[in-house]
Amino acid sequence: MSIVLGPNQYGKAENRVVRITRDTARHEITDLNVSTSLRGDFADAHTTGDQAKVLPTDTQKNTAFIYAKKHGVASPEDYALALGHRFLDVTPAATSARIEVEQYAWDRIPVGDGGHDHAFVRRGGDVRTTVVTVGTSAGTGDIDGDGDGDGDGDGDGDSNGREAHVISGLKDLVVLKSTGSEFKGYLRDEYTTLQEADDRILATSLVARWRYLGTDVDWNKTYDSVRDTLLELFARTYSRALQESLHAMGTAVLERHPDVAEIRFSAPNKHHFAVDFSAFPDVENDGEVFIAADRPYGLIEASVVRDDVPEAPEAWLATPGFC
Ligand SMILES: O=c1[nH]c(=O)c2[nH]c(=O)[nH]c2[nH]1
Repeated sequence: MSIVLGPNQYGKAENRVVRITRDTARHEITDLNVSTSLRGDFADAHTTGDQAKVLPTDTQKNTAFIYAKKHGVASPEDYALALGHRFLDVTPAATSARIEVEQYAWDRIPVGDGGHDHAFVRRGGDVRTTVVTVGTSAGTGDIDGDGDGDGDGDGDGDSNGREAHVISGLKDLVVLKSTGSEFKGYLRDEYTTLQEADDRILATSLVARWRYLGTDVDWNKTYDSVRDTLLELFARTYSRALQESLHAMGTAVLERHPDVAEIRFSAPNKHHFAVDFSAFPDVENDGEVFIAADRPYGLIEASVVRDDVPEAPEAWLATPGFC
């Protein structure tokens, strides 16, 4: 028996990168939370203390900020891919780089024509996310099954022979339907007390992540389209369970987006219980007054996948929160 170093990675977490584009008097703001990690042959750093192969996390932080300036942030995906390639270029021991980006949206303060030029108000609500993993095909697999290990699906191989996985998504998308949802016909045992619901509130704070088949994607357009699809199907689907809503949402995303291989959901069922007014004979509750429960909550997690596309477990490494 011997004791050995197991899987490891290292990097700088949660660099808060704010990029202002100020080429004209009408500024743009891009507000990011960027986490970088390198994986590869870094055993010496742990076992002998030799740091010769280690690109410091401080350098990774500097690179995140320098790339915001030099490369720019056309989309979080494009920026993360550029960072991933950069880290592999300068770190020979690294076999893969994982770049996670969250993007917070800002709106122009609505004064004047089309909003203020350089004053913004942070938009509440959902956060756009991406997790990019760039590596050698040995480290990250052949994601599109075309045998060239570059992940763009054209089978011609990237000049640097690297594979790139892009998982985009959103979190904190809080949605609610005040009708059009039931939950009935479930398994019962001697501990079941839940009453069947013909007409209930359905609400969740959705986390969704979808994996692209390649990198030749219009990231911003596809993000908007997937988000719109999720909202549309949540609204339009008559729900017999949150599970059924998620399945309908995921199916529509894959039907409308051939470049999406799979989508995963984590959805807390934010229970809204009708308040019991039976102590007040003159007060009726006809599905009008609810208590929004905090905890516990049902946690429904599901994925919808194409069955003819190879799985990519390496794309999901270190991205917890899904079954
Ligand atoms: O949409 C639901 N799915 C469940 O699995 C479940 N279980 C439960 O108690 N309520 C609900 N609601």
